[in-house]
Amino acid sequence: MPKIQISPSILSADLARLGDDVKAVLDAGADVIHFDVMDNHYVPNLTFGPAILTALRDYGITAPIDVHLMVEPVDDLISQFADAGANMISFHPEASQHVHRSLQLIKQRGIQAGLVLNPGTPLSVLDEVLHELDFVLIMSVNPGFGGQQFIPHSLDKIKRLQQLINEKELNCYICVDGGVKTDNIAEITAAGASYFVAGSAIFNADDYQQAISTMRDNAEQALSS
Ligand SMILES: O=C(CO)[C@H](O)[C@H](O)COP(=O)(O)O
Repeated sequence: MPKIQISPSILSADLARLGDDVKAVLDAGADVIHFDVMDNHYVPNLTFGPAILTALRDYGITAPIDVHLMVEPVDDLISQFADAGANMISFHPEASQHVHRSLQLIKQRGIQAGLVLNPGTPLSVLDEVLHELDFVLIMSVNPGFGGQQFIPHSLDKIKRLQQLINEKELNCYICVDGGVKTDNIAEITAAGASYFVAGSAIFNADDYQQAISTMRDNAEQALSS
């Protein structure tokens, strides 16, 4: 049975007290911190650079950090985020001229490598590189903003990806990002995902611990049924 992982997206954190809010979600049971990097070029929003990741490490955050690059180009920032202490790095295939080379840059640093598929990006972009990936991140909203609605067609895409991974007997796990909530995580798990990025559902909750444990319980129930 795959391990369920809950990864709060700092896009929805209280940015004026980011270090404390990250500590709070980790204390509440989060497995990984999802770090959204936006460049106002690949996506129409601007967020965090490697200096912020370094600041979190210096503040005592030792938990795994999952860097989602919504930038173009990617290679230079892969090296900078590797230096800053990322544990997972993913990027969008449209944003790299040489996808295989960019993946090698991540893997050479001993970091888990993933590709991110937008709602409009077909699974066929994975054909020649799926065997190189530790994970695939399925965007279930268009990237750029937190608080959007889950796109239902994503469920079918996750199922088809899981089938592909099974057919090829790969260890690659499926992550989902966008509109993940306590009331839809079970069906997303049943489709094949085991890693859940959630921003507003966690950081906007009154009780982080309750939000995370409800998500985990609902996902684990779906796995065992
Ligand atoms: O990558 C993202 C947007 O590009 C965010 O991680 C994502 O949308 C999470 O926010 P929410 O859970 O509120 O939908």
